[in-house]
Amino acid sequence: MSDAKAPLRPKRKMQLVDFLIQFRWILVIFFVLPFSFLYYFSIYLGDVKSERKSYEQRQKEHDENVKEVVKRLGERDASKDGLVCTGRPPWVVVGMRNVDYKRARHFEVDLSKFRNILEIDKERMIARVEPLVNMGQISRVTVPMNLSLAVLAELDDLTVGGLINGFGIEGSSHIFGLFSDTVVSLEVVLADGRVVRATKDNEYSDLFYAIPWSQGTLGLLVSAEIKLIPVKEYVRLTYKPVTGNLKELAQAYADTFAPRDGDQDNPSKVPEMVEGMIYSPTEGVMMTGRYASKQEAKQRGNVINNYGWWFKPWFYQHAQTALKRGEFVEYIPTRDYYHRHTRSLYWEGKLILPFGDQFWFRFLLGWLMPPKIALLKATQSEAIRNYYHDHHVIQDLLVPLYKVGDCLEWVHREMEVYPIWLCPHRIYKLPVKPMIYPEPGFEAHRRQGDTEYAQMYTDIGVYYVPGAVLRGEPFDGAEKCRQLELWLIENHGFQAQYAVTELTEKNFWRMFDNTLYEQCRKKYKAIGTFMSAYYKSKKGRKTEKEVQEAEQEKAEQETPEVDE
Ligand SMILES: NC(=O)C1=CN([C@@H]2O[C@H](COP(=O)(O)OP(=O)(O)OC[C@H]3O[C@@H](n4cnc5c(N)ncnc54)[C@H](OP(=O)(O)O)[C@@H]3O)[C@@H](O)[C@H]2O)C=CC1
Ligand SMILES: C=C(/C=C/[C@@H](C)[C@H]1CC[C@H]2C3=CC=C4C[C@@H](O)CC[C@]4(C)[C@H]3CC[C@]12C)C(C)C
Repeated sequence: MSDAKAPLRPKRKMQLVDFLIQFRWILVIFFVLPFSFLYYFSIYLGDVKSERKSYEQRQKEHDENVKEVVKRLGERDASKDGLVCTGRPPWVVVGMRNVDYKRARHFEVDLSKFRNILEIDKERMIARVEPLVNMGQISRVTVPMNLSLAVLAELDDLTVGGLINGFGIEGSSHIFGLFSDTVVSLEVVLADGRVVRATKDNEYSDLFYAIPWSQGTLGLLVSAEIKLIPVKEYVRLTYKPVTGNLKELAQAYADTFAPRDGDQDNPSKVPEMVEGMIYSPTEGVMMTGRYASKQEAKQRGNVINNYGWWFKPWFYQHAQTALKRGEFVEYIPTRDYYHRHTRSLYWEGKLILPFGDQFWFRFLLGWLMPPKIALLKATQSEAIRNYYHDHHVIQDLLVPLYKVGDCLEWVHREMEVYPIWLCPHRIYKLPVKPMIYPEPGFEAHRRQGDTEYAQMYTDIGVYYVPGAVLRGEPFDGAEKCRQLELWLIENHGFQAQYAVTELTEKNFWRMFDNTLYEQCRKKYKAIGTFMSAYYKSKKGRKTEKEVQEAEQEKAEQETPEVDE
């Protein structure tokens, strides 16, 4: 249809919030960035202080702190205090939810002292860490030892506790699964004050499988043992441009890491890291990586990109150059590779600081980047917060690999958001059915990427301003989010819970399976002590009355059956 014949699209009236977004950079440059720097620096000093203590000392402090958690839980008077959650303030957490349950009546348990790496066991290849250890902190310690968490989520601020009780993913998840799949044991304080260690094959194995995605509603995690893998100093990264329609881009993406002959466990056919970026409905760049030694990286003719330098171009833009240059290869220091999206907050940094990607800014102030998410949230005002719900999209959609093309088409039609992030991950077939699980009978189809024991999924990361909003047209973020969630339910997909949800309780439990979760809620006496996972996800301010009603309703519906 020619432009002349195209129906006139209604325009949205400019509102005050549009100006707040447009000029947010002023607050960010003069306030958020300097304070972020100080904030990061103080955290760094804390990490250094922690690292100077011996493992024995850290363990001793850990044991004392666990006792305090137990004591604090014991102080709760169920008849008058609210339900329990961690003491992390709503603005500090990385996610996009309003976390309104922490603005209503609740009973806080302070876990802020749990920020130590308790042990790096090179023999067992395990890191034992406390829940507030973050990704930046752990990679700083392990990478110089040529070790890494098997799945190292890339934003520095993400915490072990949040990634286990929520979800975590990285470019190695097509091999190792989600962050929680790499966990070996969990030390949990239960509602009745018992401290238990749950593993996949001990008496608490049900709890072990129920905790991922439960959002801290089964118990308080006080430490975790997580699998380590050997790594090398560099990552040899190949950037491959692809063109075609969205289905063709999805197929090209699958072909980068899922051999068509089904040989998914063959390391010579499957790269160690994978990610895809879709820049438009017809263009994408697929990146595959392998660990490489310093010796290999420094060989003549190889290009080394020390990506950690503050003045380097933002990663998603650097990758995009492959569309013009053609396929290229470079060696990136391993830690720089892990945190490649941190400085630009994927591409969300572009909206917050429109000139943050410019050469002059990167050189002058790039070292102050990124603005700390906590400070962005603390200064964003209700209007900006609502803008991100109504006129913006920040969602991660976990969909079966063979449905990526369909999902991309849906997102294009309904949201038109670019770039889009693609990251494959396994969902394992387990002895029990946790909150997320593969499609029943997936093994029979032998689809690309699947094995007998796991179905290949993909995290489709949709972050940025939708096309309609960029053109000044109306966009109903809440309605689109609702439609997207229904699409996911119909297609056996899952939505990352750090994002805003419009799901009703019934639909929430259509998306996630609650059988094991509810069994554990009863068995471990979480009902009446911890909130429900849906209640934590539910959007909207929770008034005192609502909280009381929800508690009452739960207490009546789910009188704990003691299941010893
Ligand atoms: N690459 C990736 O994988 C990325 C992941 N994310 C998302 O960000 C979230 C992590 O953000 P982060 O700020 O670290 O975590 P949060 O503090 O937001 O925690 C997430 C949930 O886990 C619960 N939780 C956290 N620690 C504990 C604990 N020790 N015991 C019991 N429950 C706990 C919280 O409970 P409570 O509500 O009581 O505080 C909360 O419901 C993840 O859920 C993840 O999905 C975001 C970006 C990238
Ligand atoms: C889940 C993944 C990556 C997600 C990121 C793109 C988003 C995670 C948290 C997001 C943000 C949190 C809070 C913000 C404050 C607002 O005032 C501005 C936006 C933002 C900075 C927002 C930006 C996107 C996130 C960083 C993956 C990779 C699985």
